[in-house]
Amino acid sequence: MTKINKAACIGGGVIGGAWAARFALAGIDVNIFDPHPEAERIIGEVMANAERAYGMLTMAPLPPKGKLTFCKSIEEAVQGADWIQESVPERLELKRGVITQIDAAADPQALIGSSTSGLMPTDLQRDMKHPERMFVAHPYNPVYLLPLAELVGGQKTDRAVLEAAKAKLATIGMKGVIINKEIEAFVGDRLLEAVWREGLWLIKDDICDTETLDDVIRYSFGMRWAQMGMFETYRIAGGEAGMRHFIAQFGPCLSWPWTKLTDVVDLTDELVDKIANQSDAQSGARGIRELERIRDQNLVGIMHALKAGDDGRGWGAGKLLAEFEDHLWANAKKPEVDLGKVEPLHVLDTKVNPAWVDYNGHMTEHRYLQVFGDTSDGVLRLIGVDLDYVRNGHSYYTVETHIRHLGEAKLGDALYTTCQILSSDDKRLQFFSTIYNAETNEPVATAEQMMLHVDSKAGKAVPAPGKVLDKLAVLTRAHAGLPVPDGAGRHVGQKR
Ligand SMILES: NC(=O)C1=CN([C@@H]2O[C@H](COP(=O)(O)OP(=O)(O)OC[C@H]3O[C@@H](n4cnc5c(N)ncnc54)[C@H](O)[C@@H]3O)[C@@H](O)[C@H]2O)C=CC1
Ligand SMILES: C[N+](C)(C)CC(=O)CC(=O)[O-]
Repeated sequence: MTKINKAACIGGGVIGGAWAARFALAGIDVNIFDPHPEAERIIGEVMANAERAYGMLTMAPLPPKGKLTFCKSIEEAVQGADWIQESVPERLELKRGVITQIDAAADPQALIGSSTSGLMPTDLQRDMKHPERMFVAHPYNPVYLLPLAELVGGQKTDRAVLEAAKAKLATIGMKGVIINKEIEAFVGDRLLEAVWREGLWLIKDDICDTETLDDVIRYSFGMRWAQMGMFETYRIAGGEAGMRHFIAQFGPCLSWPWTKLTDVVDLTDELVDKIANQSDAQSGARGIRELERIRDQNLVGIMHALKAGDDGRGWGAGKLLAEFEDHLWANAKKPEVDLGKVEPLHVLDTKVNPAWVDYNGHMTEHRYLQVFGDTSDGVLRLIGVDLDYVRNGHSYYTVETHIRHLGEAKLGDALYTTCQILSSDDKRLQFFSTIYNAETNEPVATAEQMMLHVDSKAGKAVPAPGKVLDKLAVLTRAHAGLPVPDGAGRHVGQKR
């Protein structure tokens, strides 16, 4: 079976805690073992930030959150788990001992991933009884948002296990990339090590300070890397002649050289003080959790931008997010809705998350349209217009929207939406949606919208097929028995 049924996290620090959050938010129960006296508090704080981030990341229906259970031993934690993730400190002897202990206590079929940043899986699996199910699953911080895990097998790892791990990771929104051969630090950390090493030299040699160095990255190639990586970016940098021209022009620089990479910086107390002091001056005014929240919000923004990339088809991590959302919709409990019932449809339950709030301290304008858009998507799914339908070349497009703002939605407010069909024919669908405050049941906003059924390839309105129209007719007939909602048919500036 592809999905992960129960997970265990051995080590719950920066990485183990964020793995636990990733599993739990995908609906998987997680057992945690970490001897740190404050492990529960620390993981609770990571979990809170992760939930905040997911609130911004997606409107797709996340499954009910998995349960976190804090265990007293490795043996207790691995019971019943089919994915065990080791994330203890980066020391070979410690990790090998922990992995051997996991192996002895776990179900022999359970997969065992190590978060190691650079140790060889062959070294880690040396003393295991069932080494074939052990591999490196190297994630990136924050694990609950950054979707990559490098999957690296050791000499005794079964290749099929890596494929199985990749398939299971997809169900929690992650991209497992199988690395061909084991090598210390795999791919990502070899690249990061090179940049970090050079950065240390630049600081030591007083070429720049930490803030300048970070600015050089984040205002330039850092943004490029998020969307195209290195080689695709450099292909473009070669102009029309492409990669061959790029190499011809910049290849010789490799031997000039533009780097001190082959030398190891001596991390003297003086250099550590210098870096730490510059880092304090750069970022010390904010606490770690606050920095994490800023980072998370920015990452979510980048993923949203990438989801809209390639003319809406999605690009890189954004395309993966869209695929994960498809998976969430496909696995969500289908609402049992009686289309013939004479009452507005209850469509969506959501809440105002931090990214939706503007400088006035309440939900900002375009988020209303997002909530109304998600509401109309929900209605369309009920009449059979789902993602498969759209992929097959037809859809409904919104051609007119009138939103009225009736109340304020503040940070954290629980909201729900309803929708009433006003009229429909074979091409048109006119409806009236309302956002309510879930606590007071007061309306916060309404939207009257018109949609047209389209052939999306031809880009023109066409009649919807009978199977959609039949369901729509039931709904429209039922809603014809309802009073016309207050505000329907209004235009801007009209007197009440
Ligand atoms: N911090 C990072 O940016 C990344 C770290 N990693 C890797 O993840 C692993 C963990 O690193 P971090 O989370 O950063 O370290 P950390 O120091 O934040 O967390 C390690 C946790 O392991 C616990 N621990 C120690 N001995 C243990 C034992 N015997 N059994 C269970 N728990 C034990 C500690 O109490 C601590 O909470 C390392 O292998 C590291 O290379 C991977 C990707 C990124
Ligand atoms: C610094 N590090 C080696 C622990 C970094 C990683 O392993 C990956 C990351 O998240 O940058």
